[in-house]
Amino acid sequence: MSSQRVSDVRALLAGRDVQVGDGPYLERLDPKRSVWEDHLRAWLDQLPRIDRTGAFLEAANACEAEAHASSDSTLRERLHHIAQQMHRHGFTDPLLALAFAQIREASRRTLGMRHHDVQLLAGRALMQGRLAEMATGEGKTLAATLAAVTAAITGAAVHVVTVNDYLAERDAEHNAPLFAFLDLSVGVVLQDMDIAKRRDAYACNIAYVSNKELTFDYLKDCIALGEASRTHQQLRELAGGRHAEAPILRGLHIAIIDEADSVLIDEASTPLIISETLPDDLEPAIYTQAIELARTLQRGADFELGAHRDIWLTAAGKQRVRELTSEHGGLWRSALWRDEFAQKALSAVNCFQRDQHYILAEDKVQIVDESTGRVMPDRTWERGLHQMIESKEGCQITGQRRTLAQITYQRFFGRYLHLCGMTGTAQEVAKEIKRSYDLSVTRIPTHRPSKRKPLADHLCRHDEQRWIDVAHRAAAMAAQGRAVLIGTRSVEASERLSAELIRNEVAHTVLNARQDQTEAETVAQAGQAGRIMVATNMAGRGTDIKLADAVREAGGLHVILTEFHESARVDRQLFGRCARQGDPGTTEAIVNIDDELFRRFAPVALRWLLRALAGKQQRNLRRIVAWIQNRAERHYRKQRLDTMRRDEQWRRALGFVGKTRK
Ligand SMILES: Nc1ncnc2c1ncn2[C@@H]1O[C@H](COP(=O)(O)OP(=O)(O)OP(=O)(O)O)[C@@H](O)[C@H]1O
Repeated sequence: MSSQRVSDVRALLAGRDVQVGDGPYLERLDPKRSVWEDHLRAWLDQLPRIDRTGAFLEAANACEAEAHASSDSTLRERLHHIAQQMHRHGFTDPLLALAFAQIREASRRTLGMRHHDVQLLAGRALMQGRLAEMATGEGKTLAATLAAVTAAITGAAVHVVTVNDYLAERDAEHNAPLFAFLDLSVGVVLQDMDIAKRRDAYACNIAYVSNKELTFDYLKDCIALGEASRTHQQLRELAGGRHAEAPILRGLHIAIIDEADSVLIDEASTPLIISETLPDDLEPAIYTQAIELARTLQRGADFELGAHRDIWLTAAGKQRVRELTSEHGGLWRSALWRDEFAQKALSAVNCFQRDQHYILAEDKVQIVDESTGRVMPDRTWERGLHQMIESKEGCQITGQRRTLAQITYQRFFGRYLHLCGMTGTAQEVAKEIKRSYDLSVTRIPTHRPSKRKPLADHLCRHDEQRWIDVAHRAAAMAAQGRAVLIGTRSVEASERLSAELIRNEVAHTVLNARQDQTEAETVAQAGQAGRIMVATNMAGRGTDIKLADAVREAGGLHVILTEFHESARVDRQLFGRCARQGDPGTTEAIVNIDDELFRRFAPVALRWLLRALAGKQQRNLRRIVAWIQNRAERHYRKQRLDTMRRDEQWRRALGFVGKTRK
């Protein structure tokens, strides 16, 4: 944590107001800052620090016996006293060790779980404002309680941020007895809650919330505060008017981000936008005409489709569009509009597929977030694309949307006084996280050595073959008394595989954006002997499959990956569902040579090599894939940097025309 942030947190703990700005974020964006400087900082960051972890653990363990012998009320009183010391001295090692010993004991009494030493190290890293890299299944949920309680007893508003509502609710419920024991209130913010309930949840000492809900609530506050400026409110109050409603959040003090690489990196490539629907002044017929037109255009002759979903009309294509729309009149007469409509319609038809990028629910187009596999009900695509897709699917056309407020995660999380996080997969993005959020990564050792065993992978020549092989393999594993988890990349793929399993009369359950109501129940059953669960990325992160003893003895959970992702981290998260907390488990990939990753990011020569390797068991496939994923990760990193730069340009431009940007 920078010295500025340390003093900010101290000031906060002492009850003083602190100025919250954009932190070092803008400085880090400075284009003049050289790449070498970044490398140097990252290198310096990795230099072995004076290792005080041993002494820290010794101190915490030394206090354990005393904590164990103390009454419930003594534990509480001691924590209260430690909080007062922290107000004066900050989160120093001796105070943290003492606090953690009490929390560990409280957890043992209430949850029946004693924090492992490595979890104490993770808690310490969090309180130092760092990102703790703990392998999957090592118990981040419990480790986070150390930091959450320590921060909360000092009076700070603690936000434990997770990637979705299911995890927010699950973790809050799981840890609630511990917080209640320590007289700390806990709230959870969920998508369908109204403003009053949200405000109540944030008013608690500790609030569990997904990154999206949290950021949108912050934007809502920004809009409300912008509309009723402080002086305006004061004038109203003096005139005896109604008090303006209190903000939803009670401050951006401390955020503990679980699955931090997903939140801070993967989801950071698009800004979060709050918008309002405008009455669409375009005739719905225009969208229908554009979609009809797009369906008649030929790829190669009329338009080109790039590797990264970019689409453009050729000269011949523009001419053809002109001819085909000559009788439509209206906006079709303008070359600019005509090409814009055609291009949007081509994207809608060729780049966005139902059950992959979106689903139809209640006759509405609902976007599916590929990295989490979940529906994003209130999200829409921008600049007419959403309406084009609605028209393509024969849904009612909704109005276009106008942006009211927007923010990137880089800017939002940069506003916290104390930011920290946890993840199982940070290595590849450690430099980027340091650069964008000033967070350094601390690697935490595992509690017990991992027993995860990768089996040989299989590269199929055809899509059809992949599903046949996966179904056979899953059935064979289930017959051995193992539990099987199969990860697919889209709703469509999960249903395609489910059909194959049904054809083979293999019992299984499906978890995807269309069948998400029974998520907790499905996951709870998934660790039983002979169970097969087919899931999208919904089961990729955070999901904890509890194994039956018989399954553990038969070899644990077997994970089958059916398509590699662009990000190796997402694959590792899926594999990380097995072999947790010292359990056994195996992983394997059964993929197709025409998968998106290979098509988009493998050079031609490598695709030839893959073709030659297809059809046989592969021991080295994951190495080749790692190289391709590295290329993909570079591409997306560049995209994220562009987003940050554009966001900054937009902010400056609005400042220039006299508007304030939230
Ligand atoms: N100290 C502990 N003692 C006993 N069990 C524990 C302890 N810590 C965690 N566990 C158990 O380990 C399992 C994994 O925990 P958890 O889901 O929090 O791991 P995780 O690190 O968050 O995993 P992922 O990276 O997949 O999100 C859970 O069943 C949890 O109850």
